[in-house]
Amino acid sequence: MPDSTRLRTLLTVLRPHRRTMLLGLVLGLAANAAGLATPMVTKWVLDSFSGGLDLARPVAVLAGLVVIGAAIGLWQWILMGTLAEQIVLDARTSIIRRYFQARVLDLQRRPTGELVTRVTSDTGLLHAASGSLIGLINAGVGLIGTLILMGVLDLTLLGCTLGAVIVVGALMSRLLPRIGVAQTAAQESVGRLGATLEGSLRAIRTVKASRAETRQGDEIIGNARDAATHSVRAARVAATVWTISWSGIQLAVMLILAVGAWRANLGLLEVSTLVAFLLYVFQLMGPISELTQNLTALQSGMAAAGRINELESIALEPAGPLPHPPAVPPSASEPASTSPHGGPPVPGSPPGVPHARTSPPDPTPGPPPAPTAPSMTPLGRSPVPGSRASTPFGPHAASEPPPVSPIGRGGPGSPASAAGPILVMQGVTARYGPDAAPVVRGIDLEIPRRGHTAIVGPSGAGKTTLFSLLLRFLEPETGRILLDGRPYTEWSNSDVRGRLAYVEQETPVLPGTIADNLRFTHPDATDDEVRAVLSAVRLEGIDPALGATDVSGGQRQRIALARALLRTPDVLLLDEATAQVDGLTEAAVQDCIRERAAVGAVVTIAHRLSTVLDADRIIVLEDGRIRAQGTHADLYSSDDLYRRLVEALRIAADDTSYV
Ligand SMILES: Nc1ncnc2c1ncn2[C@@H]1O[C@H](COP(=O)(O)OP(=O)(O)OP(=O)(O)O)[C@@H](O)[C@H]1O
Repeated sequence: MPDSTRLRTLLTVLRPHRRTMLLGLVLGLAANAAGLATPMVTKWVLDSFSGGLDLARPVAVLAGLVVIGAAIGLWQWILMGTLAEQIVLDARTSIIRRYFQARVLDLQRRPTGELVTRVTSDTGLLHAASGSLIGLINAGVGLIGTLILMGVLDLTLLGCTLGAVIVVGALMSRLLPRIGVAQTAAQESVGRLGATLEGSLRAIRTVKASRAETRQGDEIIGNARDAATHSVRAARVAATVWTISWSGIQLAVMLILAVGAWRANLGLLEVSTLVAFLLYVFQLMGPISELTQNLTALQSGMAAAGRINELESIALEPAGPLPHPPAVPPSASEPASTSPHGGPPVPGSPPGVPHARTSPPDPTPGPPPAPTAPSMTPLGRSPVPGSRASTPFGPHAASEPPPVSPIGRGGPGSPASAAGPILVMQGVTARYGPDAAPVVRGIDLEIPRRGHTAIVGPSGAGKTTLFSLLLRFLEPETGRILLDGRPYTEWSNSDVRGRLAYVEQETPVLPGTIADNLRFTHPDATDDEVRAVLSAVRLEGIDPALGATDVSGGQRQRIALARALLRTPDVLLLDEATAQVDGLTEAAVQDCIRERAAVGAVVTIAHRLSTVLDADRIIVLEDGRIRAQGTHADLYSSDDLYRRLVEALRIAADDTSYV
């Protein structure tokens, strides 16, 4: 990335704070002016002293200048320090928001550790850079002011000084850009270090079981060494720049002292003028070192801003909740009166408790908004994430009544069962990248409102991809997906996901307690609801205050299921764990699926024979296409691949005789 682009990115970061920066600049210039006046006033004091004049006024002015200069300097320091922290916080906030608004697959393409480093480490470099522009202006003004006042005092001595400044400046301008290059390389190594360390720590059990601690440690230490090498290079360049500038100043001081003493001896210069001039020479070190420091900080800040700005390439999900989806003319398969939105209370619910979503249909349907990613200024304040409360179907919609039961709503025979499928895929083809081959092709699929649909297929057949499409982690390239008879494009992500519950295959638990995990989707869930779902997954004895990571793999799977079951989703998407589970867990999961399937839709990616046998209908996926679908009995007699898959599951089940 060219320096000009990096600088522009950095300026974009600083722009919201221009007022504070302007105040900082004014204060800096005022402190500078006080500093510039000091040698002149010192000369006044010396001249008054040697001339036998009244000393009171010049001494009072000198003291006043020192005190005022110090006070202004202190104010500016605190102001700029606070600003720097604010800028770092803004950048962190913006990146964190961006991560959580990003498309899942885009985010997952990058190593997690590197993403973390950008928030923790790169943003830190903005700290010093934030004040660097002001510092540069101040230092520049200080330098020019000092040189002018030096010229007022003695032009010959100024000539000597300028000669030294030009030599030092020329050397610095060649060396400074190297600091930025070395800094960028160092930060990139830190990013790689974070990525490998995070990945290895996550797989620490595998690392240890493979006796790969030393090998893995060495690889990560290699990244740490790289970071150190680049940082040392940056430090060397910085040290060289510093040494050259300081040595240059020292040489200049000696030269000026010698020339000044010679001219004073010839009677061409007053001693008080030489003293004032030397004071300016010493003061010159201030602006010059400030220039060096600020240019270094600016280079680092530009490097960091450039790296942070790369995050712009992470695509965002479509903007938050869309306006109310337009009413869809009732289709043959879905009578409008039985739409779950705005439909009548579901018989089977306790009396007086309406259907869980009773938002009246919007009489003024809006056009389907285009799902465009919100544009975001680089590092600027991130777009406000879509407010769930504003969606009529959001989980916390004002009209949402208390949950009927933590597990199970409605009941067999509800009119919803007479309605059309809840989810439909029509000719869906999808791929993971523009150049990648399609991983699912021409999928036509209907998920009924009730019952258990199991998806089976060989590894890589596209089962998880189907879930990614349903959850809108991936958009179809062609074809469409409908929820309640309306295309996904007319719903916001939040609306779609609010209707689905998803249990990942690896059943990750989130930081916090079991109760925190259970309330993750619905933070307002009551203790009774939490207890009810725990009992549904046969974990009634467990303490919800326990850390969610302090439980067994099987318990973790049941916690993940319980989280999905709290407040009964319309569709439960369960990517069954492939890891071995204990009999109790399997039975608990099985019972929950059965219970849910009686009142709602359950879709499983089935990895267990018992799950497949339990399903009302089975979809056989092969190489991205639906190969066959039907009941177990049908498929077992008619489909070769299905038979082989079932046999493989049977062998696996027989192997675990305790199941
Ligand atoms: N994030 C991704 N980026 C690129 N390709 C992917 C991604 N996820 C999956 N694929 C590819 O898509 C194809 C289908 O993968 P998918 O995970 O849907 O299969 P699956 O049937 O769920 O397999 P398994 O049973 O092994 O989990 C595979 O060829 C896989 O390599």
